Amino acid sequence: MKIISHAASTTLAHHSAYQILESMRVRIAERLMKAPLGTVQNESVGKLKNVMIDRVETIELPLAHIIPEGISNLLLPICVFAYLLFIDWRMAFAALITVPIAAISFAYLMKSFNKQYASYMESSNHVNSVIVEYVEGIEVIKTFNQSSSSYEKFEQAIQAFKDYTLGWFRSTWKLMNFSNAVLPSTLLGTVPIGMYLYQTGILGPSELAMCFILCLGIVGPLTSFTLFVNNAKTIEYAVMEVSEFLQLEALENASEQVQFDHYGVIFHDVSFSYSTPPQDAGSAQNKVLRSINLTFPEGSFTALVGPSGSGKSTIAKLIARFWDVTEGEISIGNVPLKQVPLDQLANTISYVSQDNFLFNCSLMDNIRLGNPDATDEEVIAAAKAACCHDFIEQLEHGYDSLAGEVGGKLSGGEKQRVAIARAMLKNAPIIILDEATAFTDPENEEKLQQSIAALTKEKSLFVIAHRLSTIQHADQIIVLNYGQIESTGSHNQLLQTCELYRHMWEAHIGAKAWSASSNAKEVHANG
Ligand SMILES: Nc1ncnc2c1ncn2[C@@H]1O[C@H](COP(=O)(O)OP(=O)(O)OP(=O)(O)O)[C@@H](O)[C@H]1O
Repeated sequence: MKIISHAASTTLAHHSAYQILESMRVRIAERLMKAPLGTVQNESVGKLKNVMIDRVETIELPLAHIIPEGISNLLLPICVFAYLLFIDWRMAFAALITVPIAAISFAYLMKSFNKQYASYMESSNHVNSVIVEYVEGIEVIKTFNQSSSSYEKFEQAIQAFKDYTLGWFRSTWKLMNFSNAVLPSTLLGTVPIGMYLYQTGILGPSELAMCFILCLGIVGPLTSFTLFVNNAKTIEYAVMEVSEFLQLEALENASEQVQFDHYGVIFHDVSFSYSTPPQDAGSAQNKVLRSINLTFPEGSFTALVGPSGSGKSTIAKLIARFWDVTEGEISIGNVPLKQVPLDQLANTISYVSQDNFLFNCSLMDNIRLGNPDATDEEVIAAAKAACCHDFIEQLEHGYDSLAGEVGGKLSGGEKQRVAIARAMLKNAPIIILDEATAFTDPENEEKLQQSIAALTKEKSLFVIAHRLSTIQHADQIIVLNYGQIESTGSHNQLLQTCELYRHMWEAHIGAKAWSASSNAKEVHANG
């Protein structure tokens, strides 16, 4: 009977625990999807992994065991106490004589427990982040021959964690052992009182023996309750860290699909700051963009240029609504972005960034993400247009190659072209290319430019490029400087009117000439 009940309660408890874990992870993932993308990207991978996997996992053990074992550990002493009361109330209270002594020492231990546990969690989180950083940055560590100093940082974090844990243990073990030794020693109370009651004839020998046996079972289970204090803290911390993500502010999401008058984009007096506390966001020095007024007409090719850090990518991300603007308004086809449901916005815009993430599925499926309904032929046509068909064909498994396996073997340019193929397949009316062709070699660049021209025919194209030769035929070039518009015009107009653009162009032409002459020298030397 005991085995059956234990099996049933444990199965039930494990089932509920894993359901709670699953729902916590699903809710975090949902919240991450609803939060502004920029906010999510600002979180470190180490922290996200720590909370979603490790921290949530830590609560499985207490959840799965606290219910069946905790209940039996509580019920058993209550029943034993009641039975002892039934035999003789004095024996019942004598069995609890060690409880106040142990309670005092536990109370003393608990005085600093919260603070110690908080430091323990901080130290544990630090170790986690250092490990993830070490693994993520292994390429840089090796390149700059920093293995020993990075390993030192890694080792120091682990050592500090070990020292902290041992220090905490050392400071508590005497009192902890004392309490654990005293609490179950119920015979301290029951032997003298039991002997007295026996001698005075109040208890018979069988009752006395029964009391001695029962009192051994009253405090033992209670001691395991001390473990639950620790477990309860684990749950509290996991819930606290999970809530931080569950409370991420979600982007306002309109429910009604909207009708765009056209696919032109308008920035009306837009200012933006990355500062999260709203009181900091308004201050001028925190603003990355200041009073931007722009019009990207439908079906035209607009390029954004400017020095590094001038805010080009920020403008692109605001159109894709990675964040909401701090002041002003952005609209597409006369509809303010906030009124466009997020799924409709995602279908309206193709955003190809500098970081081209490939999922660990086949290259065919990676490209098909642009349009899940596309046939294999359509995927291959997009790959051809994006100049990635040839290198994919050369891979051992061609389009079936898993991106996770070949990802490390693909060059930056190849990954970028896969991302462009995805965007081609998506066929959205607004296309944003953020340095999307930056890694392309000269041989492929021309082909890719032609493909992009085909992709973007009659679409609103918005390109951020450092290589000005790729955007000199844009309908409109916007020069950005320190978060403000310096000038707007065609390539030729800007060469006449904008000093910053002229300098950038001269620097670009100079760099191109230098690159061409060094290539020529190389050819000459090889020849
Ligand atoms: N996620 C972020 N959180 C906080 N500040 C950011 C973030 N992204 C960019 N910034 C800051 O905003 C400013 C503009 O950055 P942005 O990436 O828009 O410039 P950019 O012109 O695209 O630069 P680059 O040409 O080097 O890519 C920079 O000062 C940058 O440090």
